[in-house]
Amino acid sequence: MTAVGIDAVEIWTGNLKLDLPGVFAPEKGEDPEKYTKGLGLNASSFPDSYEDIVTMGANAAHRLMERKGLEPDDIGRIDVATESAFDNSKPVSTYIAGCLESVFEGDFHHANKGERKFACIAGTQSLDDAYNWIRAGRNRGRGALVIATDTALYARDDPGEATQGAGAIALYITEDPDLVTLSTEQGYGSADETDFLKPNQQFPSVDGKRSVQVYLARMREALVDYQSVAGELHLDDVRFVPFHTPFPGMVRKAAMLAYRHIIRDTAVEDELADEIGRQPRQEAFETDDEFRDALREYMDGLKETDRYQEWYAETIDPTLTIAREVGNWYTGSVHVARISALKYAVEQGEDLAGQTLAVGSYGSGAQAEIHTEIVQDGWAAEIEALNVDEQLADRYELTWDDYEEIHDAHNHDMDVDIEPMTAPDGEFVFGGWGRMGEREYEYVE
Ligand SMILES: CC(=O)CC(=O)SCCNC(=O)CCNC(=O)[C@H](O)C(C)(C)COP(=O)(O)OP(=O)(O)OC[C@H]1O[C@@H](n2cnc3c(N)ncnc32)[C@H](O)[C@@H]1OP(=O)(O)O
Repeated sequence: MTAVGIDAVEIWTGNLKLDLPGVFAPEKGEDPEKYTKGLGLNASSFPDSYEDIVTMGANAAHRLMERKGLEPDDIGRIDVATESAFDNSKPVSTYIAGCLESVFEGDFHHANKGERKFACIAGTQSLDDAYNWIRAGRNRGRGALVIATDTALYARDDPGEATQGAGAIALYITEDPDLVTLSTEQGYGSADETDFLKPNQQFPSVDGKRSVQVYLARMREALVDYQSVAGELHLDDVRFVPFHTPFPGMVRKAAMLAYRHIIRDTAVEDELADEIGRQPRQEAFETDDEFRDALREYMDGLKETDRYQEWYAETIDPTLTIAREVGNWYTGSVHVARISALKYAVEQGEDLAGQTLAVGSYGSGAQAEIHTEIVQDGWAAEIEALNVDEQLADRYELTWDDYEEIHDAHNHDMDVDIEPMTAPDGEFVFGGWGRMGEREYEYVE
């Protein structure tokens, strides 16, 4: 069976940066450590006034196509995943294809284009669609472009304002890929939940605390479901676990849950028993509350063990380095986590070829998905070609006044026009409105 997976990846951050402990926390009267230690965030990336989901997605795709020497004729499918769409009919992928056609020879008239929506998990679902299209033999030798692009903005003074972000990921999906192949096995945890939604509104309605619990519950179901088709996951068999990362503190909770689940009834649980006891089993307790208290106590102990801390430092922490600097990119977030982990491995001089990643995606509303990926021989060259450090360093640092201004400028209910804070350089920009209310774009050299 032909292996299918991600051949190349590119990343594009919004051009602005909000320092959370330094600028945001003091204005909110909060302890900066809520951000650095609690949520695990140093900064959020923001779009400048000429940036939106189309420009960021097109810029990521443009970089990817140029770097891989791709032409429109090589690409048979363009899917965009976003939860920040501005049109209920015309998909963002058509706008992005239009941008790309203005800088490449040829066109995308032959390409099937679409838009995927299921909160943050839509990026992974688009990856699935591309995988299935190729495995079904419908691709005529062409690859699929998957773009996850979002402006994760919340209403001013909403608790979610702490976890904003903006950026895009472009993925090129092919047979015999250079980066990773995807497992056919997948696990799902999916339920009708009301934790985070945008019923015809720009900024989300969020029950933040509940959304954290729903994330954990669905991720646990997805893990159980994955193991039911792929067999037990063993700690030693998985090198990195990139999770959907709305903020790194969320992943701290998800990782602990996954670790506890995976070590149950294994030699690891036995070896830790002298130090922290065995995991509580529901049947040993008369009430749910007693069981939950015992579980909490076990987790508190587990978190302090050297064994858990070493696993976390090696397997999870490397997936969080970019998220700490950019915040939540919704559909792109789990793909940012994958890049972070692979980038860490390049920096450590580690040879990852043949190693396994277990990828945990999540979307509010709610659904989690887990699959595994095998790192391919060409991975290091692909990751070394990224310029993410340069992009992060080049962002303009917002003052508090700038932040208020740019948030208003992106608020669809406000009519605020501001001067850009950065000068576009070799990128697509929003150029204004067309006669039917469509957005127009141009490429700035
Ligand atoms: C949105 C998606 O992308 C989909 C999802 O994943 S849903 C799951 C995630 N949900 C979201 O991202 C929703 C949007 N965000 C929010 O609603 C909120 O920002 C939030 C719920 C994440 C945080 O809410 P908050 O009330 O502002 O923060 P709060 O809970 O007080 O503090 C956050 C953490 O910092 C810790 N903290 C607070 N002050 C601290 C300090 N001075 N020092 C150290 N830690 C501190 C808190 O203890 C807490 O950690 P724990 O959860 O481990 O206890």
